[in-house]
Amino acid sequence: MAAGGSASAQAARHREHAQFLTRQLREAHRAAARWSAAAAGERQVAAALWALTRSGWTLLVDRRWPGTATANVDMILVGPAGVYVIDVKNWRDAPQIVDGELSAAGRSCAAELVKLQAVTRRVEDALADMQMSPVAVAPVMVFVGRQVDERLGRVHLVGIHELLHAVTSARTRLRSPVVRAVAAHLTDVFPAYEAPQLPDTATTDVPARTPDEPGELFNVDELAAEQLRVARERPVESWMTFLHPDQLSLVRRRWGGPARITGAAGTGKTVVGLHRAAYLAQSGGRVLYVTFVRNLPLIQKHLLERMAPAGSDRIEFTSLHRWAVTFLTQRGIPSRLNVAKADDCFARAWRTHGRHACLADLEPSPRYWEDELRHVIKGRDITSLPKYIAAPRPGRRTALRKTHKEAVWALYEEYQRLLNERGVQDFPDLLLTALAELRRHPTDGGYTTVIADEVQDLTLTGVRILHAISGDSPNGLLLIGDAQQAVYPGGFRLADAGLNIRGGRAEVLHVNYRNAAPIMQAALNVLDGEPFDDIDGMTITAPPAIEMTYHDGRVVHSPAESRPMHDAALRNALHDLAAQSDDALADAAVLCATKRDVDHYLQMLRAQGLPVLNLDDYDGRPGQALKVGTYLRAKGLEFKYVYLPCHDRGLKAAQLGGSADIDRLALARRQLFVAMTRARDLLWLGSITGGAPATSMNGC
Ligand SMILES: Nc1ncnc2c1ncn2[C@@H]1O[C@H](COP(=O)(O)OP(=O)(O)OP(=O)(O)O)[C@@H](O)[C@H]1O
Repeated sequence: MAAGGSASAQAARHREHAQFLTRQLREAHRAAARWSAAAAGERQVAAALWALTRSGWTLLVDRRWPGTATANVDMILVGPAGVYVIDVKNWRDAPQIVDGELSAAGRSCAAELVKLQAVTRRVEDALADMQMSPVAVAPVMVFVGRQVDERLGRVHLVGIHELLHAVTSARTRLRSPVVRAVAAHLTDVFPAYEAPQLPDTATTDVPARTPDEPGELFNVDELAAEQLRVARERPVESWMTFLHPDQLSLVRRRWGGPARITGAAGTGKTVVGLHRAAYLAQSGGRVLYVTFVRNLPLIQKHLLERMAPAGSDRIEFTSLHRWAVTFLTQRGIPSRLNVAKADDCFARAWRTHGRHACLADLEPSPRYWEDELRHVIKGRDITSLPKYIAAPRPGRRTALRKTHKEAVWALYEEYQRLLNERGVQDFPDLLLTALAELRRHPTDGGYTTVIADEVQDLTLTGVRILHAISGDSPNGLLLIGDAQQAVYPGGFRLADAGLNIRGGRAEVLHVNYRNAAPIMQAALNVLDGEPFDDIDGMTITAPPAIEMTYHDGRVVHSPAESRPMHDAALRNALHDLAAQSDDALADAAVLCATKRDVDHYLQMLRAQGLPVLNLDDYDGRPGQALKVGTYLRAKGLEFKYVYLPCHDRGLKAAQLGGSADIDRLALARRQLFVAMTRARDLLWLGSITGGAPATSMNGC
């Protein structure tokens, strides 16, 4: 090396090092500016939220995220509306949402969202110790100095003003003792990172108890008892927040394939279904929530919107038939559904191919055979006589010999011929067309999860459709139902739909939260130990294992000698109820076995000046009217007070003296069971003891 060479090399190294240090210093300055901006931002948000602590809210500031060395949670706000996990952003550049991605000045900020979602899950885990549902936890990113009000998946992106508006306008979920217990628990789980630095202006708003002061220790049993008490008084949002540990584990469970939840009436199956739908939607999924009943989807939609507004737009509530019509329309296949013409086709087919065949000797009621065609043959997509002869008929016990099945098949073929001749379809055809189309061009419809409630009333074709949409993907399909509450004829077995749901993917709920014990007992008496076919292929003969949560309630029997006396007793009972409180009628329902009775009582009660609403028109929104509807329309619903005029009418009408009495009676019993188990506190059972025949409007 030349003389002086080493000195100049050293100088170069020093220069390089100096540049490196300068760069680092600049970086450190920038970071310091960022941190102090962030701290200033947090102080601003804390100051704004501090005011809430005067009205029952608790604010935890700068908490340590357990299990991490340095990570923190900016704020956790606990109050009547639930729990908010808050991440404060004091960015120089405005946040932008482009193609569903958060960015600022062209730089992706997706990692920030991921971190907030992760810490929210940690808060949910902590609250699961208290049996609190994740639907009560909301992640919020607050942008200081910005006006924002957007949602990215589950995360609410807001400015300070919008945050205040959101938390103060949300519905009440938690009463103050519960707020205190939740805040105390979170204080323990997320310890203070460093003492909160609040601006001077905020300190004047500090409540008598500081936000970090531990509240009274919670006791899960006491909390559960408090929630149960609140649940009985309503409103619905309260019981929508705390769940039984068995329910909560089902809400958050990751299933590797199709799963099912069963349980007797009132054991919280739908509650689990709705919470799970909300949880999966909030986690970024898209959920199809299906039932068989027409009015239930709207009611459940409104319930869910109140319970978990965030993510509710990612859940589609529909009846299976409505879904099928929409799906076929999208595929350019117009619906040819025409119920009246289809009924007429059956009546004509019966006249020529049923009435004089061996079928009428076995069972004279054409209705029974109509159900056989629609629910058994078409409902199970049986396509040939040999297949029909070989097929089991779950849900039906009337034994059919080969000659009967041949006669049924001839009736079926004639019925189909007439439908084709007229160019119309019945309900089962609609589902069969949708299934065929799904098989031709499969689609998941964009759904990550399909949840079917009241699944016992679907046909095999219906379940095949749902399975075709969801496939066997993890968390893809959840079937919820109770075969003992099947109110339509026929049935299916999961295995026939290619579903093998066992072990940890088949769960049973046991705790009944709805019915007073005497009401449940009266309902079980009606079933009289009647065996029923479960969708897993088993025939259940033992009564369901139900754990009742104690609460008062009663069954009132009201026998009368004549229809006028019976109806007068009902009117008196309802007037007494109306006199109890202004809104008692709003929590009551008159349920009938037939539409004709519904019309009769609607008319009668209107004439009495009572506010009434046909259950057909009920959408779940609170109102003052007394509901009147059929047993079938009341499926999945509940009321504090339930009145069943002529309650044994359906049972009597089922006994026609035909061979199919066994099936008819079983169905009538299950329908009555469903109607009775809609009652929480009072079940009024009207009956007529003497006089006119069962089918006359003069008698029950
Ligand atoms: N964890 C809970 N705590 C308190 N109440 C609850 C809980 N879960 C459910 N309930 C109550 O039980 C009632 C019945 O719940 P849900 O309608 O989900 O039952 P279900 O099993 O679907 O009933 P059914 O099969 O009879 O329609 C709810 O309205 C609610 O009042």
